[in-house]
Amino acid sequence: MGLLVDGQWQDTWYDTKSTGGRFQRTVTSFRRWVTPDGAPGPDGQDAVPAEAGRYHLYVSLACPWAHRTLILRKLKKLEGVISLSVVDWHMAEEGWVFSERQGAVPDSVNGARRLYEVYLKADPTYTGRVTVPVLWDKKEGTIVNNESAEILRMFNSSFDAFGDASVDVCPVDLKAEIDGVNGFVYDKVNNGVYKCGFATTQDAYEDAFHQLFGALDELEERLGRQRYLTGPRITEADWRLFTTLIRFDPVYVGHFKCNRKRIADYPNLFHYMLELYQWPGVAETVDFHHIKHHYYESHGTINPTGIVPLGPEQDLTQPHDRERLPAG
Ligand SMILES: N[C@@H](CCC(=O)N[C@@H](CS)C(=O)NCC(=O)O)C(=O)O
Repeated sequence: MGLLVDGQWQDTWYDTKSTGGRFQRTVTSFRRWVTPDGAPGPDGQDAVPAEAGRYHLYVSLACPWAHRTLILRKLKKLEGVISLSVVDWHMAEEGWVFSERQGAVPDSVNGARRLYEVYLKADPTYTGRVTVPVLWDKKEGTIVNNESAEILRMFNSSFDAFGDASVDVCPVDLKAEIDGVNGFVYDKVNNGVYKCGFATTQDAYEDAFHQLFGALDELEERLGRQRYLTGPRITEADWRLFTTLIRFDPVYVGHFKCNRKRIADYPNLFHYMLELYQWPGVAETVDFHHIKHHYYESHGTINPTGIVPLGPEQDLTQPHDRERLPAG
């Protein structure tokens, strides 16, 4: 685990001293956009045009943020359009690295051994964390964007000339509601589990813990009334919640001490998670070996022995009961 400072790699753990033991996620730095024709992005961002074969996605199968982009790439049938590299699950002194191990896919574009080399190609004096996902532009030889929320939006609407235009997980009429749900879920759940796990004071942990489970209680209640987070139609908001839910019982309950309840103890959240897991193509994007080994072996300050728990036993192919709620 480390970061780049003026282009130099430094092996350091997150600094929580200056924030009273609280984990704060840093702001992402590459924020250009891909649009269908290269016109500026939704907020006027500098953009490059969508083309088949031009872009490359770097992900980790362990990472919930990268996982969202992998799901959208799959749902939009962009696998032949946007090429892929998958880092090794073990993130150690050199950060994310490439390997030939099970599930990993080496860097066919830049031939990098470590992900930070890709960041340095884009900016030789880069200062900041070296995170996944990364969307790389092969034509300009640089990083377009490394913010998963934005990559999701680009995959949803910029590549329709090449992918499945009939899939739209962020329809205009639901966008305001999706953004609202995303804000809540991001702060309290997606990032909430990290705030629990990376807290270095009891107060910081307890705050995050109460907010996380308060939010899960609310989501449980909402999913008792409606099939998906924004109503009868599945949207981006659901896929963003899913990548945290699927990691919850195998990892966050134990490793991040998110243990008031398991997802399996929330009937609506659990069945909702099953439905999303069973959605065509999605199970193929879930790799529990990468997920479990990454967290338990990469965070030496949290789990110094590196022992990876064998449980829980879970059957994610069992029937779900979500057909009882209207969809469409
Ligand atoms: N805001 C980023 C966050 C991505 C992120 O934090 N990824 C983690 C993996 S789960 C990472 O690469 N961490 C490496 C580090 O912080 O050094 C996004 O959503 O794209």
